Amino acid sequence: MVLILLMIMEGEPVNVNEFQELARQALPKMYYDYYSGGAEDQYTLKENVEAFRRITFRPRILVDVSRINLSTTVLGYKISAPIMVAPSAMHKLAHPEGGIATARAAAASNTIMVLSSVSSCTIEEVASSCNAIRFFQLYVYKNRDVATQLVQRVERNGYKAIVLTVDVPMLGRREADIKNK
Ligand SMILES: Cc1cc2nc3c(=O)[nH]c(=O)nc-3n(C[C@H](O)[C@H](O)[C@H](O)COP(=O)(O)O)c2cc1C
Repeated sequence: MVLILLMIMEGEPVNVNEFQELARQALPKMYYDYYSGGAEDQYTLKENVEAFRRITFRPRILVDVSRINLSTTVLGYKISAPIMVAPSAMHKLAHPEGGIATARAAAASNTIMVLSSVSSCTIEEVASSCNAIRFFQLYVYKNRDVATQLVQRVERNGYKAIVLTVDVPMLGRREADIKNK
């Protein structure tokens, strides 16, 4: 499906907006709305985009650019550039390989895969599918035993850090998802 759409676009997508358009065409509306939508009137979603637009690069001229190195470290782990895969839920809605494929892409890009607590692939599947440096995003559920067991599983499977979510006392009211139910 994606290959056909690439041909329609006459050439490979060259930026995130073009990838988003391909996703809109390829995915069932319900899944596209889930991935692309935000909560309530989506002010925060828009502001996230605007905030990045306000950041501009300061040009530095007449400097040696023959050796450019964007690599950095996160908690002591070296990555190729200051970009990581943020935790996001249920990648299998978009592709049968789900988070396993995402983790492989992270490994190929020499960056860190942060696996979501609500991934559609298990902690073990993602761990055994590639050698990406892996962190695990944790929601602390009311039943603390669930969190304990998750932490034990991620430790056993070589995940290097817990990305602790502290700002979701309740889920956002996502209006598109309510309509698509
Ligand atoms: C479809 C979708 C699913 C997400 N699922 C999770 C999740 O399971 N756990 C989590 O901690 N954050 C989740 N997030 C939040 C992202 O990790 C990220 O913090 C958020 O999208 C803000 O970054 P952005 O402005 O680059 O999109 C999700 C975001 C999206 C768009």
